[in-house]
Order: sequence, then structure tokens, then C-alpha cells
Amino acid sequence: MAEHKVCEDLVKERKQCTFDVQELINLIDGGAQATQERKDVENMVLSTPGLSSKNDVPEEYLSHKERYENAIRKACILSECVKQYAERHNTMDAFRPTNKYRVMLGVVKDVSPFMLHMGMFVPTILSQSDPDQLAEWLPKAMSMQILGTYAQTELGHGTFLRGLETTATYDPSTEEFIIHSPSLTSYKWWPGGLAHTANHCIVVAQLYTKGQCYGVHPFFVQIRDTETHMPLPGIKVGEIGPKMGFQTANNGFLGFDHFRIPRRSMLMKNAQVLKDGTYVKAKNEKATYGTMVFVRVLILTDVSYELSRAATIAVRYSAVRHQSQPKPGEPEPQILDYVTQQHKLFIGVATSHIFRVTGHWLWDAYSQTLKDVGKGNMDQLPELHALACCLKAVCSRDATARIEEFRLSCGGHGYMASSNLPIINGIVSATITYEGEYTVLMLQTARFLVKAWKQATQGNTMTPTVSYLVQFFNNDRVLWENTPSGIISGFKAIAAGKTKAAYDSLHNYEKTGLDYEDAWNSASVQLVNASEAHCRAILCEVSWKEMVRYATNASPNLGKVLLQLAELYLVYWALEKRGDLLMYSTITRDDIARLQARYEELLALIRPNAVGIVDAFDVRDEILNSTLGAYDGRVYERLMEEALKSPLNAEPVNQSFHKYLKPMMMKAKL
Ligand SMILES: Cc1cc2nc3c(=O)[nH]c(=O)nc-3n(C[C@H](O)[C@H](O)[C@H](O)COP(=O)(O)OP(=O)(O)OC[C@H]3O[C@@H](n4cnc5c(N)ncnc54)[C@H](O)[C@@H]3O)c2cc1C
Repeated sequence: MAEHKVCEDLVKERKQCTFDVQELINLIDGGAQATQERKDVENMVLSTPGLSSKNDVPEEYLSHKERYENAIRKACILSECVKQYAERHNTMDAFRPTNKYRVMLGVVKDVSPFMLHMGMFVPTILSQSDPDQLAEWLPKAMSMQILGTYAQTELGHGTFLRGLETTATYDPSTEEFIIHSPSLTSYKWWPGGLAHTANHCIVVAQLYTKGQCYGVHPFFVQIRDTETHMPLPGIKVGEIGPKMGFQTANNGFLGFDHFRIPRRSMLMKNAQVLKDGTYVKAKNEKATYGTMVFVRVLILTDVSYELSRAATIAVRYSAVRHQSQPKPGEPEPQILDYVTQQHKLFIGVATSHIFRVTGHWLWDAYSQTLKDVGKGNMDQLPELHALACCLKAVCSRDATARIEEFRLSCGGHGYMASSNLPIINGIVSATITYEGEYTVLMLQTARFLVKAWKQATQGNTMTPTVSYLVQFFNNDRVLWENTPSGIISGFKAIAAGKTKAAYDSLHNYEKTGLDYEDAWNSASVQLVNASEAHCRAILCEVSWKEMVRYATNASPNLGKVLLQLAELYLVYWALEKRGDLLMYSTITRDDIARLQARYEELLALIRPNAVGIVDAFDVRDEILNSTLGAYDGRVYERLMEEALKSPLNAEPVNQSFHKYLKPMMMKAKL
């Protein structure tokens, strides 16, 4: 795995590990065979000529244009790799989204310009096309004969879909839709790969037929010539410029000037427009929740994986880094031995596991709901939607906070681009906004909670994830118990209490004469708090159950570690929310002191295994892309090697000295 001698600190850490790292690697991957498949894919991709970044000039030194061109070059080679692998193995299994994403991170470093092709273009075609459209578009999209993206957001509107201004007006005389951008604010803005990569896209536009508007619908639109790649007449397309992260994602803008597309370009699985312009309504609009939920589930597993990359970097670095001398005359300790450092790091490590297992649980719930929908039963859709909304919102925001904490835990070196922590931060913080902005999603879950609370007050049967509300209906403080199940009950009591408070507040505002939406706005801070509490209760309960299940099936030594991580997550959040627990449970100051002591005990128990636990994330150096986190721990050598790659270091004196510095100093002398 490592080319150089591994640094002594890491050798020592690995020796003291109490569990079998390979067993945890297999558990994370989903079995020994899945691990082998992942490794095969990584080996194949990373040994493909042109894909390794080893001898490249670091991307940070390339111009914006060069970075894009480099990313496209690698994305194309990778795509060819995928094809060859699929042909050789007669399967796409090993390229399950997560595995492919992992390798992608290694070769592109930032975000692939093809991200939206497989992430949104293909899933939308799959879920919203009728059978004939599917047969025509899907093979071309899957084989990358055409390259697509998903264009919904406009300059003027993102969250408010009904406010989108792009129009698709049906002309029965030619059986075409006319796509048009009536204003500057109607320009599409943000879609990944739109600028110079995609030649097709799904455009979300207001549908007009027979003089009436039927709201937003998706359309399959070719925007560039497939031979010359020139924008088609009537299309104005370009790039939106540098951002906080996502530098290679090629996010673009797009405007239409009365651009005509055939009638059958409207995705017609649900609603349709007939030849004569008659609009046929979708049988069940809820069915379109599917793609949104699918993408949100993927985001959960993606942020869990990004957390594991950042955790690997920060924990290995903390084992290698020595600083200060608390006891005079003794060697400087590893910073990993400072309990404040363990406090910063281990919750992030545990959170990666918690999000992964919750993501898998959500995926199972999604698959089951899809099966039910297939049989015509839509009952579970609102609950699944509410779950996916708050889990995507809370997990993306928590992951960003944890990654920032990892960066801070590496001191100044964590600020170096070569640590890769700033880039990971840029990738993850975007997940708070795209595919449903944080607050907006939390308020969606709040709408579900308010309905659920009303049902609870009426004595109706509740769906599984909100059935706990009934238990706390009388607002009694839950009896506190200093155990994992006691903490979970405490979180449910907080969620029920906050839901009740938000519900009451909403109705009190209404009683003052406000209409429902104004009352909703007035109560919205409390509504978001209720969603957050509900989500935290779900995360705690689901992850604890799942981790216990994994621990039961694991060897005793690994089982212990899994339970320590799961408990750490519960105790950390119980301490974070101690104020809420004091309000909604019978917890006392003594209980809190005991929780704090248990937290410190857990940090100490996890400490000897910290490096082993992050090793089990099994992120190859080429995918980690970090001077601080490599397997061999050669931190200082790598930092210097990377610094020497700076083009400024190619010459001892930069020309600006003669042009500016020298004249300035000479002038000062006079
Ligand atoms: C990196 C990145 C990639 C993206 N990729 C794509 C893509 O491929 N395709 C695409 O179509 N779009 C894409 N987007 C756009 C993204 O989906 C939108 O940014 C997102 O939906 C939020 O919309 P907005 O930016 O217009 O913010 P707005 O909707 O204007 O929201 C701004 C602020 O107002 C608040 N707000 C808005 N409405 C409400 C409300 N009802 N109640 C309370 N508060 C509210 C929000 O909390 C938010 O803080 C991308 C964005 C980013 C950052």
C-alpha cells in the first residue's frame, strides 16, 4: 500500500489496534466480495494511463480553463474504463454509484463535469419517460453517446418552482413546443456540466397549451450540435464562473430564444400533451417524488464517504503531529493524545458510520416504498419524502460542520490546499444547498410533523416514524435513564415537545388574525427546530439499532468498537442538547455529570483504535489526495514536495522584483 517506510507513530498506532481492520473494511463495503470488487475497480482505474495524478502539476496551479480541460480529459478516460469493465465482467455492479464516485474523486480531485449526467439526467429519464422515450433516450445516455444535465434553477428562482419563468408553449400546427426565456431572470443558472460539456439537458419549464398554463414540466432538449458541439441556433449557453468549490463541475447558464422541440420531447410518463394540444393530467403527482428521494439518499451516503476521507486525513495527521510539552523534560505528545483533540475528531469519525448506516436504512425504506408504489399503494410516500428531506438537510449540514472541525484540528497545515480538507469542505458544503436548500427542506418536514401532531391529537393511527408523538402527547417529561435507549427516548421527548410548541405557536399566531401562511412564517424558526429535533431522534434511534445489529454479527472485538462509536454519537448529542433534555425529561445535573464522564471514558476507549478505525475506511492515497493523511504518515516530506511544485519556486527571483519591488525600495531610499 505504501511506497515509503511508514512513520513510527503510525506503526505504533496500528500495532495497538484491538480489532481486525480488514473485518471492518468488509463490513463498510457490504461484504468481502464487495471489498474485492471495489479494489479491482480502483486498481484498474488508477493504473490506467492518463488517470494518475502522481506526476501532474497540482490542479490548484492550473488556470480555470486548464482545470476544466484536465477534468474532462480524465472523465472521458474514466468513462471508457467503466465501459470496458462492464463489457469484460458483463456487469455494471462494481460501478455502483458510491464506488464509482470514490474513484472519480481520486482522478478528478474536485467534482466531475459528468456528475449531473449520471446523477440527475439519467435518473430523470428513467423515472419520468414513457416506454418509447425510455427506449430511445436511455441507451444513448447510458453509453454516453449523448451527454446531459438537469436544468431547473434559474437566475431568479431556485426554491420556488412555480416561480420558474422559462416557458414551453405548445404549437399544434407543427406539433412542437417553443422553449423561451422571457427575461434575464429566466436564464437557467447552475446546472453542472451545462456550460461546455452537455449537448442535451432536461429543462424544467412552465407548460402552456391551448392558452392555459399547467405548471412546470420536464423536457428533453438538445442544446448543442452533436458533431461540432456548437450551441444550436436559439440557444445561449455559457459558464457561470468560479465558485467556492465545484471548480471543475462546469456549472452553466442557458437561455432560449423561441427554440422549437418536438412534442414528444416532453417527458410523458406522468402528464402528457396530445397532438391537438389537449393536456392529460398525471394520474398521481406524488409518484414524481421518486427521483428527488433517490438523489437525497445518495447525498447521505456521499457525505458519509466525504466525512470518512476527512476523518482519515485528520486522525492520521493527529497521530503523526507532536506539539507542546505539558510535562517539562518529556517528549512532545502526539496531538491525538489531547482530549480536546479527541473531542474534535472522534465525533466526526462516528458520524461517518452513523450517516452510512442511516443512509442504507433510508435506501431500504425507499426501495420498499417504490415496490408499494408499483402496486398502486402511495401511502408511504409522504412519510418517505419527509424523512428524506430532513435527513438530507441535517446530514449535509452536520457533515460540513464536522469537516470544518477536522480542518481546524489540523492547525495551519489543514488550511493548505494540499491537505485536501479545503476542497472536501467545498464539495460537502454545496450539498446543503443543491437538491433542496436546508431551511426549505426542514420546513417541508415540518409540514408533515404539523399534520402528524394534529392526527395525534385526534387519536388517529400514526405512521411508524412519528408514532412516538402519541407517547408524549400530554407533554409529560420523559423519565430519564442514563442508557442508549434512555437517550433515544429523551430525543423523542424533545422532538415531540418542540413539535407541540411549534404547532401551538402556529395556531396562536393564527388566532391573532394572521392567515395560515403568515402564521407559518412567524412560527417557522420553531418549525425548523422541531424538524431538527425529529431528525436527530430518527438518526439516534435508527443508527443505534443498525450499529447494534452490525455489532452482534461482528467478532467481539470489532463489535465493541462499533458500539463505542454508536454510543459516542448518542452521548455527544445528549450533551449538546442538555438544555432541551432539562426541559423535556427528568434529567438532573448529576445525570449530566455522569453523561460527561461516560463521554470522556468513550474518548479514552476509542483512542487506541483511532488510526485502525480510519484505516478501515480504506481510502487509497490517490483518492485521499492529501499531504497530511497518506497511509505512510510522511507529512512533512509531502508538504515540502508539494510546495516545491509551485511554479513560483521554478526561479529564484520573480520578475516582479525588478518591475515593482526594486523600484519601490529604490524610491524609498531617496
Ligand atoms: C454547487 C451547486 C450545484 C448546483 N447544481 C444544480 C444543477 O445541476 N441543476 C439545477 O437546476 N440547479 C443546481 N443548483 C441550484 C440549487 O438547486 C439552488 O441553489 C437551490 O435549489 C436553492 O435555490 P436558490 O439558490 O435560488 O436559493 P433561494 O431559493 O433564493 O433561497 C435563498 C435563501 O432564501 C431562503 N428561502 C427561500 N425560500 C424560502 C422559504 N419558502 N421559506 C424560508 N426560507 C426560504 C433559503 O433558506 C435560502 O437561504 C446548484 C447549486 C449549487 C450551489
